[in-house]
Amino acid sequence: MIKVTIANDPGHMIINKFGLTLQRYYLSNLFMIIYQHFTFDAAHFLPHVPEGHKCRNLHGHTYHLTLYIAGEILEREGWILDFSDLKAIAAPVIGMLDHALLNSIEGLENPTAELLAIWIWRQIKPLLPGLRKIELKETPASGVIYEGE
Ligand SMILES: Nc1nc2c(c(=O)[nH]1)N=C([C@H](O)[C@H](O)COP(=O)(O)OP(=O)(O)OP(=O)(O)O)CN2
Ligand SMILES: [Zn+2]
Repeated sequence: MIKVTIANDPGHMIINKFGLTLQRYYLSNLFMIIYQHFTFDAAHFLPHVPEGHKCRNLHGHTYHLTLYIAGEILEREGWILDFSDLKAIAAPVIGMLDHALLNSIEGLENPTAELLAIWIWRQIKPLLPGLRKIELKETPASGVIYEGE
């Protein structure tokens, strides 16, 4: 049986695009994960790799980022979170990274995929409490999965 419950714990709060915290009804038996994929192009170099390592040189990647949001399906809307709201929440963060030199961003002086994933998590998690996992691909064949601290 599907039970309707009023969410009253912080994990089920939604911060909408206007920064308002909403308390919502949800279908308590229907837990799911939604995801949204983004790409951004950025330049970087890795200052701590050994002399002669190719990644010491300035170069660029088209990064592929996927955000996974866990939650229960809202009774009225029939979704966990509007994909449009998800995109709007992530857009300023993607905007900071797109066509940037990552090394020049505070906290990204050594922009490995691992440290970039942590940085992205710390930017987005406060805005999206349901954030469960991120995947960040630096090349078609390599990347990281981060599930938070
Ligand atoms: N664990 C990590 N290893 C490497 C990272 C990283 O962030 N975390 N980063 C790099 C470099 O950024 C490099 O640009 C990517 O390296 P690589 O996979 O070797 O890229 P290529 O596409 O050039 O690979 P080829 O197989 O040589 O074409 C390195 N390592
Ligand atoms: Zn690189």
